[in-house]
Amino acid sequence: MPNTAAALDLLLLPTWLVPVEPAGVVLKEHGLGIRDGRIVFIGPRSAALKLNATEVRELPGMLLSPGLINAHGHAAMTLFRGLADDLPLMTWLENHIWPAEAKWVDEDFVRDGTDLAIAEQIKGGITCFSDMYFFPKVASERVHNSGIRAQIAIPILDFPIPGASTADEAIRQGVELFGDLKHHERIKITFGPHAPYTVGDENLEKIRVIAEELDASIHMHVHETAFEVQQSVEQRGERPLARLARLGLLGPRFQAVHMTQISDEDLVMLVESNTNVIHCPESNLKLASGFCPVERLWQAGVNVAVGTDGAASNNDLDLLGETRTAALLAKAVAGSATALDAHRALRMATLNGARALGIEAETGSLEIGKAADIVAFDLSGLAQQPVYDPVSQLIYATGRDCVKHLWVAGKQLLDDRRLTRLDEEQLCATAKAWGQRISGRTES
Ligand SMILES: CSC[C@H]1O[C@@H](n2cnc3c(O)ncnc32)[C@H](O)[C@@H]1O
Ligand SMILES: [Zn+2]
Repeated sequence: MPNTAAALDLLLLPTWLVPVEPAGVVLKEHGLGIRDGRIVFIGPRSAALKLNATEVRELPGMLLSPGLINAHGHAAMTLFRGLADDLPLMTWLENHIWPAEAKWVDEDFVRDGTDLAIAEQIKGGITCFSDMYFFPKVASERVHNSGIRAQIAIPILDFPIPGASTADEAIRQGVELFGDLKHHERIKITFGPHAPYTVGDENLEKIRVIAEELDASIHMHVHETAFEVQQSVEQRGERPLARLARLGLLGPRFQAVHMTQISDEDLVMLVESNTNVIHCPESNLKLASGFCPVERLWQAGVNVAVGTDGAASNNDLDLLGETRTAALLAKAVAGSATALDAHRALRMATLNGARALGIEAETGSLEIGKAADIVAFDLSGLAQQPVYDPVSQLIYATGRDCVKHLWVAGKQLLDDRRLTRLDEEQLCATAKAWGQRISGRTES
C-alpha cells in the first residue's frame, strides 16, 4: 500500500476528476497525489490540502482523466500524411504506400517520423500508443527518449520488408528486442503479423508458439474489409478469423485491429476466446473499409479499444477526435442514440486500451497504485460552456487543442501545451524536409 504520510512529489487539484474506474464517476472538489511516478492519493480537496507536497498545481476549469491510449497506429507514417488520399485500401496500399515505403523507409525515416508522431500524440492527450511499423528497435529508442508509453509490435510479413529480408529474421529480431526490453517500465514488445492476407499459416504458427513461450501479445489487422473476408473464403475456404481460431491465435493476448466484418460465428469466437478488438473508425471511413459494430461487440462482452491507424489513412493521430467519431458512428451503426455514450467512449479510449495491450494493471484509469499517466483538459473555454456533464463536454464538444498538461509515470511531458522533452520547431523543420524529398521538390 502506498504510504500517504510521506511527502507527495505533486498534488493536482482540478475542477473535475474522472477516474474511469469506477465507471461513470465524476469527482468534484478532489485532489490527486503522485509519488515516485505513481498515484498514491485520490480524495477530497480538504484532505488533499492537509498533505505535504513538493509541488501543488491548482487546475481550475480543468478535467483530469487517465491519459488516452491509441491502441493502433503506424507512427512513422506521419511522414506519409496526405501522400495518397481518397483511395480504397488495396489500391492505397499496393499502388501508393508499399512503393513509397520501399523507396523511403529506413532507420532515419522511422526515427524522424516516430518523433513527430510522439509529439503530435502527447499534444493530443495520448500517454500510450501502439505502434506497428518497420525498424521497431529505432521506434523503441524514440519512445524511451521521449518519456511516453508504448506497445511496439514487431512487423512480420511473408515477404521482405525494410529492416528484415524474411519473416524468420523479423521474428528473431523481435525475440531479441523482447528480451532486451522485458523490464522496461514504459515499453512492451509484441508480435505484429501484418494481416491474414500477408502472412501464411506456417509463419502464423511460429508466431503463436513464440508468443506463447514469451507470454507476449499478438497485434494484427483482421477483417479490415469485406474483400479480405471474401478473398479468404474463395482462396482458403474459410474466413480469416476462423483461420486464426483454427491456428490457435485468438485469446486475451490477441489484438484484432479493425473487425469491420463480424458474422454471428465470428462474434461467438471473439467472446469465447476473450479476444480484444481495436476499432479505427476514421481510417475505416476514409478508406471506405466498412463499419465495426462496436455496440454489438460491447453488449456481447468483447473488450473494444480505439486507435487512429497511421497518419497516411486518417490523416491525424487525434484520439480524442477518433473517440468522438467512434461514439457518433456507433449510434448510426446500431441504429440507437444510446449506443456508446460519452462515459463508455472515454473508457474505450483509456481503460479498454490498456486492457487490450495487457497493461491494465499499470495504466488506463486513475486508481491508487497505478502509474501517473494523466491528462488535464481545459474545459474553461466558451465552446465548452455551460458544463452540465464534463465527460459529455469532453467527448462531444472538446478538441485536442484543449489538452493543457500531460504526465506519463509522473513525468510532465506537456506543460501548458509546451512539449517538455521535444523541440516542436525542429520536428516541424525535419518533417518539412522529408516532405520536400518525398515529393521530389529537392534532390534525395
Ligand atoms: C507490418 S505493419 C506496417 C504495414 O502496414 C501497412 N498499413 C498501414 N495501414 C494499414 C491498414 O489500415 N491496413 C493494412 N495495412 C496497413 C503499412 O503501410 C505498412 O506496410
Ligand atoms: Zn493499421
